[in-house]
Amino acid sequence: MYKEKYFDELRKEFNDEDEIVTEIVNLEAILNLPKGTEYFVSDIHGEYDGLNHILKTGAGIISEKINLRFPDMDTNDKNELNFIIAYPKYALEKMQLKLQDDELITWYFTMISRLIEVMQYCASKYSRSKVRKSLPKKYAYIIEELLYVEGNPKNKQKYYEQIISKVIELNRAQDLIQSLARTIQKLVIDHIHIVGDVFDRGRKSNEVLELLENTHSLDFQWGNHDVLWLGGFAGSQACIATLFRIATRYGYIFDLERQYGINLRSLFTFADQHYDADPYFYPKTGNFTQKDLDLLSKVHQALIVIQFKLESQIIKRQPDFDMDDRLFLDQVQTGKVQINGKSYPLEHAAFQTVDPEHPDQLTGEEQSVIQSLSYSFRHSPKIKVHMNFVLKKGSMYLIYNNNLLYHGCVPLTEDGDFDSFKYQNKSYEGKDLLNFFEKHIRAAVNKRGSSENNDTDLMWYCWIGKKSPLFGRTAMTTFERYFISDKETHKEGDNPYFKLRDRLSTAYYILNKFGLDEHTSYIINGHTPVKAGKGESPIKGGGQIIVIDGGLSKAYQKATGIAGYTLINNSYGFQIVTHMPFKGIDDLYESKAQSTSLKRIIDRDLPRRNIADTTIGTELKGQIDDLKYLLETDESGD
Ligand SMILES: O=P(O)(O)OC[C@H]1O[C@](O)(COP(=O)(O)O)[C@@H](O)[C@@H]1O
Ligand SMILES: [Mn+2]
Repeated sequence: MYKEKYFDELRKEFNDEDEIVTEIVNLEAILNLPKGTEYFVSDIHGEYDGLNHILKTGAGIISEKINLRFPDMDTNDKNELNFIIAYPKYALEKMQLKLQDDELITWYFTMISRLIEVMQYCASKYSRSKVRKSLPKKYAYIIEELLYVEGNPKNKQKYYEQIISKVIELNRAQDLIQSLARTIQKLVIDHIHIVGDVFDRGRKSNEVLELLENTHSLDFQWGNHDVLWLGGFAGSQACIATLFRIATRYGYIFDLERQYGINLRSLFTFADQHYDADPYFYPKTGNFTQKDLDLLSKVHQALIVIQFKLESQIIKRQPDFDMDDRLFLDQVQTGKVQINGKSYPLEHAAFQTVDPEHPDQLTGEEQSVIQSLSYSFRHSPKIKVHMNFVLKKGSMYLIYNNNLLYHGCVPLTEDGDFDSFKYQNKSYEGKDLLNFFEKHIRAAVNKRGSSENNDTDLMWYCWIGKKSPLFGRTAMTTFERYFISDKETHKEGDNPYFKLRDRLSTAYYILNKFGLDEHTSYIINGHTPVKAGKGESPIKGGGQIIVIDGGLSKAYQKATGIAGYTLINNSYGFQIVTHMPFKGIDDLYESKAQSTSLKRIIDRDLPRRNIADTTIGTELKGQIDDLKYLLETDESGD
């Protein structure tokens, strides 16, 4: 019944049989084109500038295309072309200052011709209709004429030159150069996978979200930090306290106020009244006046205490979380805490709002502070748009083109079996565990309200719990890192997954259990910075697991030694991209660096993959079958 209705609707899209036949021919032709380029990036952590640069340069793909198209071109010219494609406006302004009018005209001519050639090269694997859709409307006709000039080469050259000269004469050269550059940027990456952790630590996650929202084709595997924000949006006060604490620690709480219209007044007034400024709690980054530094130190302490109180409440009402060993507030009055039978003195402790009788209860003022923050956050129109986007595009894991993508891990036991998480007398493991959390995350956001419930508690667990696939560590030692100087206590144990993922058998086991062919599929994993400086490789699991912590987070670049790895998958296979820290456009222009990215090819010798072998290909084949069915059952009788 439903199917018949669908076919009736489909039939209405075509005027006659010929149109259906044409569409089938088109779709079959598309199946035989090389598959589009997928790009994988994770752990962006609010670093808009770094991400924007990567996408503008097509993660190094553009410079590779230039090398292939112009093998004999001078290196400086190649660099110039690469730079113009990434930053056309900036490059044009520089050139206008540098060149005389007549030189400028020659330069425009050369650049437009070169850009068209690069574009031809990039567009060659797409259907004309797909290329047309990517062109800016106002220049679509001209660009198509230039891209597909036909006829005898001599006339062709003349026609071609004439179009470009006319564009220059009409003062449209700059505009056309910018349009060409942007179209090339769009063409080189067909689909983006965000393998988690867009939020926290960096100050521009709102700009990152806006950039992603304007990307033509994208999916998102949630990371622990993304679920922290989704949890806050769904009504978890513990998540709210934590994300604002992190914002204070990294010095961008004022940015959140400005970007999202968050009302910080009650938090600031409360913190100023109850805490003393302690330089230990100054933000790790940012330029502030002394007055602001002192204020932020107080705010930081207030949020830490509110966070721990709210977390203790969850731990007590959710015994299945098995986190009693994280209940420190019961002990703070003694000035010491016990960890694994050892006593540690507390330093920089400021627990004056903790009632010894009821250590996890918020004071009245703390309650209104967190309610006000939570209300502001949940009702910010921009937050709503961003969170709905993250929910809609995202999931706990994704199977795409026969690869398995997830941010953290699939929790394992020491023996390499799936470890289970028990909740309300039921056990979940492996794929079921990831599905279990996804169900509760969607439920929490969909029914979002002002109060906490099991779903929001489970979201908080996803952020911090030892069996959380997004976190995958034995404990988040935030308390120890703030208040205990002995670094031994700061260590966070990894789930056995992280050791076992060095083995091929682990990759095979997980891929198999997710219904994938272990020989041809890969696991793409984010979350843990790869310490390239110390020789760690992003390729694990006997070559079947690729760890691509984008490492964009500046705070972590010291540990990794680079700005991280991202990944490309084109019709020839996977290529790993190594990124150097992005120091801004001026630096790039001055240094004339070839590109900040290098590549290492993983499997060049595989046969070229066509769209027919992809997830989209499977959808297209389904469409072709439906159209064939229409032809077979055509009611018109002709
Ligand atoms: O260095 P910071 O920003 O204080 O955060 C450290 C905390 O962040 C975490 O690394 C989680 O964040 P990631 O998912 O980015 O690793 C915790 O394991 C750790 O306790
Ligand atoms: Mn993470």
